[in-house]
Formats: sequence, C-alpha cells, structure tokens
Amino acid sequence: MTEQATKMTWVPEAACGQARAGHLHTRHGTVPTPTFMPVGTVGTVKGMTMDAVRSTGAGIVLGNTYHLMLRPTADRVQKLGGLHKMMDWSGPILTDSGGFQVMSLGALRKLDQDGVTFQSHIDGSKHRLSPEISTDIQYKLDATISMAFDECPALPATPETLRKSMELSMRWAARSREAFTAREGYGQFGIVQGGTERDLREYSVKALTEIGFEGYAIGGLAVGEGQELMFSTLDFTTPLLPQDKARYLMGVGTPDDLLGSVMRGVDMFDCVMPSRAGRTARAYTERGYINLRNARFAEDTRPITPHDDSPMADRYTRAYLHHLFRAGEMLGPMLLTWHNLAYYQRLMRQIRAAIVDGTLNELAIKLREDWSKGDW
Ligand SMILES: Nc1nc2cc3nc(NCCc4ccc(CCO)cc4)[nH]c3cc2c(=O)[nH]1
Repeated sequence: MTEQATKMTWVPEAACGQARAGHLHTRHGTVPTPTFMPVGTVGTVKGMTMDAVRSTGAGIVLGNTYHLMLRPTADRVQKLGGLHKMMDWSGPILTDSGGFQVMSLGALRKLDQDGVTFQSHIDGSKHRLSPEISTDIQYKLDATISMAFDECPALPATPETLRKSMELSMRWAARSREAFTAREGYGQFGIVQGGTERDLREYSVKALTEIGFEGYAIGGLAVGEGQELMFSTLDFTTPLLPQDKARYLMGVGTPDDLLGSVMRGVDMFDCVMPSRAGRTARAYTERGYINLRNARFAEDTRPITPHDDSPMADRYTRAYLHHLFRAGEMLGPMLLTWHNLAYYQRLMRQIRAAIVDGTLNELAIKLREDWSKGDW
C-alpha cells in the first residue's frame, strides 16, 4: 500500500456505555455515526431514486464487488466515471469485497489458498476473485471505503474449520492492504473473523490491527447464528477494537439488532432487510412490523405510521398501499421501500441523539416496549 495520503478518519463525539456517537470524515463527505447504509447492490438502491434515498437522511450507501464485476463490469463502471457519477450519489460509498456473495450466490465455486474461482449466477461464465483482484475492482468502482477480501465461513462450523478459515482471511487481509492504493479521504476496512469463538476473534483483531486499517468490520455474523450468539460475540469482540476507528457490523439487521449492536459498540450497519421487506409488503414501524397485503388494511385510511417525516408520508394510506400490492403495481414496493428506509434512518437519528444526551438506556426500554405493542 502507498503511504502518502492521509486517509479517512472517524472522530468520536459522545459515548453512553459502550455505545458511541461520532463522525466519519471521508473524501465524499462526513457521515454522523451510528449510521445505517442502504444496500445498493448493483449500483441502485432497488426501487429508489437517489433523491428518495437522500430524502431519508441516509449518508452512505453500500455496493457489491461481486454483482458489479459481473454486470456492468468494473471497467465499464470506471468508463462511466465511477459509481458516484453513474448512480447520482455524491456521498460516500462502501463496497463489499465479494467473498461473501460468492459463497452465498456463486453457482459453482472453487476456493484455494490464493482466491476463489466461480461461475456467474447470471450466465454461468467463469470468474476469479482474490485479495488483489477484489481490491483493484473496488479501486475502479471508486469506492470511498473498500473492504478487505475475506472468506466468511457458514455456521455451524467446528472451531478447527473456523480457525483455518479465519487464518486464511488474515493472510488475505494483508494482501488486500498491500494492494490498496491510499488516496486522500478514502479508506479500507479489515474484516474480523473467527465465528463465535473468543480466542479466534482475539487472534483476528490482533492480526488486523497489526496490519492497520482505517476501520474494522465484524464479519462472520448474521449467518444464522441468532441474535443471542451474535450479541455475545459482540460483547467480547468490540472492546478489543481500537477506540478511535469506526466499527462496522456486516449484514445487520432488524431494528432490535441495530439497537442492541449500537449498545455493544458498533457504529455502521448495512442490511437488505428494509428494502427487501419493502418489496414484500412488510412495513417497519415504531410498533413493530405489519404486512400490508393483509385484508384488514383494505379500508384503513391511516398513514403507515403517524411518525413518518419522509416526503412519501401522509400522502399515502394503508388502504392505497394494500391496493397497490394486491394489484402487483410497482409503486407499492417503491413507496414501502422508501418508508422502511426512512424508518431505519429515523431510528438511527433517535439512537444517536440519545447517545449524545446520555439517555440511550431509557430510549432502549421505550423502543422495545413500543415494538412489542403491535399495530396502532
Ligand atoms: N465480506 C464480507 N461480507 C459479509 C456480508 C454479510 N452479510 C451478512 N448477513 C446478511 C444476512 C441477511 C441476508 C438476507 C436478509 C434478508 C432476509 O429477508 C437479511 C440478512 N453476514 C455477512 C458477513 C460478511 C463477511 O463476513 N464478510
């Protein structure tokens, strides 16, 4: 890695227990943390214009190396001026490095010590990813934050399998760092592995912090281990991470996951949940979630939630959304994705404000009470 540029920084503002509020300063702007990153897998947050994404208050979005290398390819994105220009988003973009998606999407794949060979889930064509190839692709995409190329083992797995996989990921982290081109305000995050094993997680944190990254992700979770095991793994992992760097929990999660993870020291999140739920008529609200295909909403003229401050709120009733989904109209998933992403951003703003004024524990009690109350 070249050394000359000063890379991105995360600056703390306040803390409440393990929870932190701060700012992530990047080449493409500053993002308050804790933050939730809408998932823009193939250069679009599905069903949303970027004006709609901006209206929710989102500060940073996620893209995927795996999907973009297959289509439209990294070279074409570079020719189109990079992801920011192509998708009309001037804020920071974090791109995942592809390993996880290959394991969960690639039709056929062969993992070796150097990288992974796989077939495209789109047309069966053969492709290769390695720490060097992934880092180069993320450079061509002009990702503000690049992720190290890692291997995320499926759970459940034996401690021996987890150790071998984690050690491979640590070797790949060093190669990813070596291949990274440092640029002013850009950064690269290492990814902690080790399943739910304390000793493996400790080894992984040590290995990554010795290499040195602008931020640290906690990988290998949200792969079916359940919330209790995820939280217990966070309990002994986040305190080991540098206090002055951002922490990113990959693939998480539900509103309750976000709250509990922020309280365990996590600053950044991404999850397809709010957008995928939006496409399947599931609306997240302060009172838990509801499915708007349900007949009980057919003549319910209330808004989805009385608290929605996004531009789409108040203009559309539950009855209208119900009709759109029953009719299979594309506006249904579009409006509900907008609503869910706006709710996730509102929740993160609420949590952040409570960290700053030291009332996070009280907010947590209120949120959990309301989520379990059920619909209005
Ligand atoms: N590079 C890298 N990327 C990751 C992405 C992840 N994403 C997850 N979980 C997402 C799980 C997830 C999948 C689908 C849905 C929608 C359900 O309706 C929600 C969550 N875990 C993850 C772990 C890693 C990891 O170790 N390394």
